[in-house]
Amino acid sequence: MLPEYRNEPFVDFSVKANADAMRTALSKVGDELGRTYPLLIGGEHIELADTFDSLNPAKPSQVVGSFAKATVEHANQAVEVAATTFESWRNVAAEERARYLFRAAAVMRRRKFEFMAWLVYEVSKSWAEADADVAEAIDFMEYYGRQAIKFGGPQPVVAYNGEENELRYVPLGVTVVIPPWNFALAIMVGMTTAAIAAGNTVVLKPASASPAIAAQFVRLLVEEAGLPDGVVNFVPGSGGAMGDALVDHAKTRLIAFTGSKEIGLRIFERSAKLQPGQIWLKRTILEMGGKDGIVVDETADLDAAADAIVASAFGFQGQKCSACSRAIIVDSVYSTVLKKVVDRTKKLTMGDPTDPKHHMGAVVDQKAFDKIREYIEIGKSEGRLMLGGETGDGSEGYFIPPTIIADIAPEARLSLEEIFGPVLAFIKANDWKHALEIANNTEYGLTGAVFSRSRERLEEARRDFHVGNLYFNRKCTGALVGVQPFGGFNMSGTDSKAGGPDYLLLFTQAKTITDRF
Ligand SMILES: NC(=O)c1ccc[n+]([C@@H]2O[C@H](COP(=O)([O-])OP(=O)(O)OC[C@H]3O[C@@H](n4cnc5c(N)ncnc54)[C@H](O)[C@@H]3O)[C@@H](O)[C@H]2O)c1
Ligand SMILES: N[C@@H](CCC=O)C(=O)O
Repeated sequence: MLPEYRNEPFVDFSVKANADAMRTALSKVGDELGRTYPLLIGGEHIELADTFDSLNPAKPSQVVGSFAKATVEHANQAVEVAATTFESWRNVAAEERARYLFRAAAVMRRRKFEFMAWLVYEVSKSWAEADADVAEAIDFMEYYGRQAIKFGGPQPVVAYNGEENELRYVPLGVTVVIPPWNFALAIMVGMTTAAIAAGNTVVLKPASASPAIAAQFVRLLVEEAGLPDGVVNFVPGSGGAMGDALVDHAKTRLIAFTGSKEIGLRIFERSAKLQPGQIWLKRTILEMGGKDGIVVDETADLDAAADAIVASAFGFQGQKCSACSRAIIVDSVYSTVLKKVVDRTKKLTMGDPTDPKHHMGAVVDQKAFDKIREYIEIGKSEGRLMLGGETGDGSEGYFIPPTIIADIAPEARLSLEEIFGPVLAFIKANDWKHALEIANNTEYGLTGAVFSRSRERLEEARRDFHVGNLYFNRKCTGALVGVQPFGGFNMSGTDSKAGGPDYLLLFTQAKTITDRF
């Protein structure tokens, strides 16, 4: 019997055996860096002369892997193969589809330190952040496998004399999966396996900064979980160069995207345009950026609030869509909270994350490094620099220290624009009402948190703080699969609620069948 779904526990690295296992994995994966990876289309490995490199952000001279660079022709070929494979895969029973996910989850669980090590090298995650990413990936497979079984058979409808009526969820078709690099394993695995579990076939275009971890996962699915050829097709390449072709293809049925607002809107627009030969309206799942705030009022536990702000703002260098990039504090406790946050942040260490003593690694690449530095300069002109702000030139690693800028006005750029780095704006509110108003003043609506001991205010926030994931008296990052289904409002996307009870249905369409006797 299938055991009840449970979240994968986190690794306790203070246990020597676990720390040793992580060191062994880092050494093993370290020996595998720099290899070349082909495309995978219909089970065929395609090597190309044209490649691009994935680099270690903490040591940009270190190549994590070189990847065949798919062209528009490869993108089209992958969609065609996925369309052909769909004709058989869609008839595979839900239980059988789910078993591929359970097997993949079991293999990943056995090799979890190795997967963590890839994340440390490729996107500069600390050990704890890498562990959370791998645990979430395992959770997605366990959760969606069970959802596939749940929705695999006929669903209950109202009885009607003389007829047998049923409603079934049937798969959609070719799903183009376009993940971001930040939850390089979890989000890529979540979108890919939800599509497979629902009976769709996949063309996976990994993020250009994290193709190695995606290649490891595809290999696991195909070589260790035994997924049939063509169910998942792997086409690394430039999103700009071949992403449009995947989205535009007439046989693409669904696009599952997580990434920036800019690219999400582009996909939204392009996918709405009918292509010659296209006979459906393409469906899009678009999970986009955030500008997330933590509100603290004068009744709150200020130490707990400061701990949560630091964890939410600087975990994984602030590169989470859920990260707290705005601390909105009521006037009477503003200076106290600011001091507590600055003092705690000073204790964070930053450096090569292969060393577990570091809380923070590097930001993902030169582009991110340059963009964040620009925002720090903007912040300096908009507010008072309290901590950080100084960076090298990136040649020795894209390190940006945790940066706190106080006295940012609610309408300032630092308050409203997603930076996606370790930069925290402190914003002073006159009182609770004003704080809630500021919390809602961006175009996004992803996560938010409130620290208060006032039940009345928490209830007001429950009703009026307009975000997809709202937390009271805890940090605003770290949603767990099945526990806190994840997704945002407004420009944060289509609120698909990854890891939630309805998510898999987005990868299906419902068919009603009536048999009159
Ligand atoms: N809402 C969420 O659940 C969530 C989760 C994680 C990250 N994010 C957001 O993701 C962003 C960071 O990720 P990113 O830098 O990888 O985002 P991005 O938008 O730059 O890239 C996302 C993906 O889109 C691809 N892409 C680029 N151009 C394309 C095109 N023209 N057509 C198709 N695909 C194209 C990229 O190669 C990548 O795979 C942040 O804005 C963050 O908030 C959101
Ligand atoms: N689901 C993650 C955020 C994903 C985006 O980066 C969290 O809840 O922190």
